[in-house]
Amino acid sequence: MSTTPPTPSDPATGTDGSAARPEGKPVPDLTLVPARPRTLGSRTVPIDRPPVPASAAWHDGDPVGRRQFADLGPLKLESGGRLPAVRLAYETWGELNEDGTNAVLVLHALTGDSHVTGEAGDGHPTPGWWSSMVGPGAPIDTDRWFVVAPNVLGGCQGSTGPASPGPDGRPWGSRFPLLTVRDQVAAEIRLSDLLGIDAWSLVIGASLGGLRVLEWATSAPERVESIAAIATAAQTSGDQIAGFHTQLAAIRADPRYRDGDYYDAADGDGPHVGLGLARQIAHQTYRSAKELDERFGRIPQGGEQPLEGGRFAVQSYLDHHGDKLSRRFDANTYVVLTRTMITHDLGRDRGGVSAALASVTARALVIAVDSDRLFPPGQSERIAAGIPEASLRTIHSDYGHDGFLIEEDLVGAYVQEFLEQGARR
Ligand SMILES: CC(=O)SCCNC(=O)CCNC(=O)[C@H](O)C(C)(C)COP(=O)(O)OP(=O)(O)OC[C@H]1O[C@@H](n2cnc3c(N)ncnc32)[C@H](O)[C@@H]1OP(=O)(O)O
Ligand SMILES: N[C@@H](CCO)C(=O)O
Repeated sequence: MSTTPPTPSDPATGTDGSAARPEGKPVPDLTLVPARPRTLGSRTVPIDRPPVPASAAWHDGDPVGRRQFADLGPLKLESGGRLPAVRLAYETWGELNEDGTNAVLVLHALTGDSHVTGEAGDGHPTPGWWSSMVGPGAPIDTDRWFVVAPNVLGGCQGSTGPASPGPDGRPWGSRFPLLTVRDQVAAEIRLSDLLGIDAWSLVIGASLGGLRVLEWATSAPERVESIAAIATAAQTSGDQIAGFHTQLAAIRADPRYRDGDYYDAADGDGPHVGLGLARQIAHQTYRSAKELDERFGRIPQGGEQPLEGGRFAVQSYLDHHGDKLSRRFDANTYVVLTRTMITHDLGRDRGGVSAALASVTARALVIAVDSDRLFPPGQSERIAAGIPEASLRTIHSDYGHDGFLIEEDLVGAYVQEFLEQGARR
């Protein structure tokens, strides 16, 4: 039976699953360049995918690229556990001035890494995830600021994580201890000590990076002059925990997960199906319903007939993102980092969230994306209302949570404005 795709509401949308996307709406009080237009092609993801490695984690001996490494010694963890040896991979741009007053710490989200800006290759699996935010003349201008970006503790791009060698030299796997956002920041504080940075002019990050930004401002207020917390929360909600839970269940249900001990599996195969499913569940929350409706609607994927078992374009799009992540990321790291988001509560043992936010002395820029259904704007409003010296900015975008990555121009304009305000004080 032939299918005639319904006409989507966006007249620029093609019928082959490719789509021209809506423009980001301009922010009313700033003159800004709108989000760059992109036309995205359709792609058919083969059902029988070529084999992927058991883990796409970075290992000693792989190309180092721009990474540097800091060995930070043992770390006692909030859960009562202990990591006997912590290493953080990090990258830097610009130069630290003589009095050490121009340092900016950039903290990545769930599947990011230290490679904030620059090309892919030479060991870096992806191009810089905030390339137009950081660099010479960029909002975080590396001619002026010394920028440091670590790969998070528990990560898989050079920092100590579940794919790293445990005390017996074998990968940690299921033995890797439970981490919290506080542990991640404790390691980053050690990195700051090692780099000789007493106080950061700015600590900035979004999503999981934003959770760490808030933790920095609360656990080390004397070392943070200002923060930018983007698309994030002071405490993850029941709805967020529910979404994270199903992602973890998808990974654990993959028989190749082997309870986390898959690195040296005899068949060399890892839980890429489960990881891909987790990414698909997550990716829907990264984008708005409006975008998925207008961009894909009910358009069949090119060459496929849904009434004959084929996919709609949006299904193919999610398949693609799931497949792509499973080729560049480690499933155990996904589990470890997702659990840090599940347990995130800035107010734990601090008299509650309000008391924790009230203790923040840093000047704060809080940015929300109005269509974010993962970290909804109400969570940013709560942060901004609770921090004594905070300003809230809301980006109008159809791209949802991923707006913090896609709307770099809008985020950049607010960050630049915030940095300039700080310099005038
Ligand atoms: C700090 C951090 O968060 S770092 C981590 C950031 N990086 C990521 O999250 C990596 C995953 N990437 C993404 O989520 C997104 O690409 C973003 C957020 C970085 C950018 O978003 P956008 O530019 O809007 O890209 P979009 O989500 O539309 O995806 C484009 C991809 O989907 C593919 N695609 C589009 N339509 C279809 C379709 N119908 N079927 C299959 N694939 C499709 C495109 O070919 C393109 O593939 P490619 O990335 O392999 O070249
Ligand atoms: N695309 C982002 C979303 C999570 O904030 C990531 O993968 O890290």
